[in-house]
Amino acid sequence: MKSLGSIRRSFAPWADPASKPFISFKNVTKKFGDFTAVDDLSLNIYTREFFALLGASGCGKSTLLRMLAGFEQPTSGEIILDGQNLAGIPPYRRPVNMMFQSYALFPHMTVESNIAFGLKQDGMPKQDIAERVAQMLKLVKLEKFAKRKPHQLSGGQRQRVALARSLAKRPKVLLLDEPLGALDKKLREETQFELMDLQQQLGLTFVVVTHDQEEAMTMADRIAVMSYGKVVQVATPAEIYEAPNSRFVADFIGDVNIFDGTVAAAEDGRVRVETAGGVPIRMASSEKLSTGARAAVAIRPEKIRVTRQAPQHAPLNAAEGEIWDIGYLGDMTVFHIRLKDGKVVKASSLNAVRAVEDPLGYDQQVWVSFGEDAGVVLKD
Ligand SMILES: Nc1ncnc2c1ncn2[C@@H]1O[C@H](COP(=O)(O)OP(=O)(O)OP(=O)(O)O)[C@@H](O)[C@H]1O
Repeated sequence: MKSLGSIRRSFAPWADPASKPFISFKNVTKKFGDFTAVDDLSLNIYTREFFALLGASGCGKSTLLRMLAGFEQPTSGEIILDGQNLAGIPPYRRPVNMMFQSYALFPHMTVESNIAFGLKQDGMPKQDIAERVAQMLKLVKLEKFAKRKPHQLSGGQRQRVALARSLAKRPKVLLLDEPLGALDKKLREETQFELMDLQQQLGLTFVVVTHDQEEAMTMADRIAVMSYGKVVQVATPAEIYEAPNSRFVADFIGDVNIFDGTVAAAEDGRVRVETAGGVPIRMASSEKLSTGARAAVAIRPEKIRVTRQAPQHAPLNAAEGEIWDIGYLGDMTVFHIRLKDGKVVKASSLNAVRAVEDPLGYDQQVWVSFGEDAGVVLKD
């Protein structure tokens, strides 16, 4: 998915004990009355990182961003940016800029005046403003639109003006609150890649708030998954997807099958789980689990095979069922398979070949199966 993947692959300052974080939240709590919006949260973000805060509505992600911008003060804890404690520093004196979902462009001003606005307020000399505005217009590819008013632009173009305006002051950190929320799906996807390119070119640190997991997965170097004011997991998109640290994260990101059960044996990096539905599962796992403990096995639909014949390893990591539902999505097909105990398992397969000679059909008896490294074992 990531076009810049090959360049970015070696970018992992968080994995290097020698690198110093650029932004640190240290035990930050924010209360509104007796309501705790952010709860004793600690988090490090590194220079040039594209960092995403992801979570359901109300989990506290915007509050966290607003505290970094200086629009809210933490009730307790510290926020450090580039070695400086931000306590008491007003928003306009912080080296951060925030871009809002609504873009907040001035409707009566042209594109170039919108971009120039903050620079004028800062008292930048006229000639320098003109140069900077031209540079910004070029960056967001809107040179031809300089004299237009916001209402004469498309949603995507307005979004780029807002971006140019937030970047004009050369903030060290750009904070983006649902930056692509107003765009339709296609434009949103294109703009995601534009944003990533811009961030790379300018070498900035981006912190983006989103509730759209695909957006976070596509753009971010790392994602913090939040729930009720706490960070549940911070990791790269691939780690979050392939190795969620909890049932919450597994469930929140993408589609997943969860098999609940009890640990029957755990040794040599493998765990055997007797599931409630009677499917015996053996899974590679580095988790420390004791026999008899409750556990859940999470397996993504694309890791589940659907076959007419029982696999050789059956009944281990395999179960018989019936095709209950078929969703044809063009690029892939999703099967819902009802196992004998009534549990419905989701399996997906890529439609890499155009015509299927003998496709699986409704009500057909099939086997679902998976390998020992297809999923993760989660402590309950
Ligand atoms: N000024 C305020 N006064 C009281 N409660 C607030 C205030 N600002 C936020 N909250 C509450 O704090 C919680 C977190 O809000 P926040 O805006 O950070 O959530 P969010 O994760 O960004 O959600 P969304 O995706 O809906 O914007 C919410 O329950 C919200 O109602």
